[in-house]
Amino acid sequence: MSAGTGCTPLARATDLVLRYDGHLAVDRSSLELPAGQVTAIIGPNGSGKSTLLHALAGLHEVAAGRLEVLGTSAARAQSQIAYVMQHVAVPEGVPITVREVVAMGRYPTLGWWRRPRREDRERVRAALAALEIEDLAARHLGELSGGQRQRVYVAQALAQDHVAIFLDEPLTGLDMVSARAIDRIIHSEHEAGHSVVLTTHDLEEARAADQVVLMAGRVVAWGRPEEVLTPTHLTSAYGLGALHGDAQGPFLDDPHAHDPARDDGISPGAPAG
Ligand SMILES: Nc1ncnc2c1ncn2[C@@H]1O[C@H](COP(=O)(O)OP(=O)(O)OP(=O)(O)O)[C@@H](O)[C@H]1O
Repeated sequence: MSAGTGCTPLARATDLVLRYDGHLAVDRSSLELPAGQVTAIIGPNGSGKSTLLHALAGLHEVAAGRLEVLGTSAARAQSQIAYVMQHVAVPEGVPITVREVVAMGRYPTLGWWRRPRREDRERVRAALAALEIEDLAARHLGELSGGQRQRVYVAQALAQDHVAIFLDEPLTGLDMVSARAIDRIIHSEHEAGHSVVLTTHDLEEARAADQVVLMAGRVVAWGRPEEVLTPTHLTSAYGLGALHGDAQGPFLDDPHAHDPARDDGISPGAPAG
């Protein structure tokens, strides 16, 4: 069986609450995400997508409720997760090359002297090749465009030992070529049996995922796309504007959308209450 699959879910949350100091970011939410699948977290701006992803990556403290990742606490699971953040904190002013940034993905497995072994160099080479950025390897990170940098950060994540990869809005603002390169990685990670969790504003991207989590300050619904992306749930998350296509996309004008008359509003994965 490939890594990341099996009975242990990728994540299980029970009445999870996430805060920033006094500010409530995600209200009581429960969900279960199977391992080895692609999960898309979708919702309006400020709905808690990045905060939830951060918490799943063990980088945001749980204010209340329970959160288990890969059968343990999110903090303990952290070393098995490669995380590509929306705003990466790699210092862009210092003259660090693309190869060095990607090689940082190997740091957790290197010894005290951080001397790369042949296997480490091979992993860096393979990650550069997978994102088709070998020609950028000697360039300084600070000289690259936003889309090129995004590919570098995904390559860094790939170079890391991991069973799950988390991507915060990986395709936002990318041209077709960069978007396709990252899309290919999502598929190859899935094929390798790794869990992929990404945040997105794109309904089509969410529909293409195995699992969807719909957010609006809490988890509105979770489960398979056809159970979650219903007119009832989308209206609940985005407001009535979604009906007329003036939210973040003409969701309900989609001929493939469910017939509201057949939608009881209760997804198998919809949280109770
Ligand atoms: N560093 C922070 N300090 C305080 N509040 C924050 C911080 N980051 C996010 N928030 C708040 O937490 C809530 C959830 O934000 P979050 O960034 O998770 O939403 P999001 O769905 O990812 O948004 P977007 O689609 O705009 O990226 C929002 O109300 C936001 O204002």
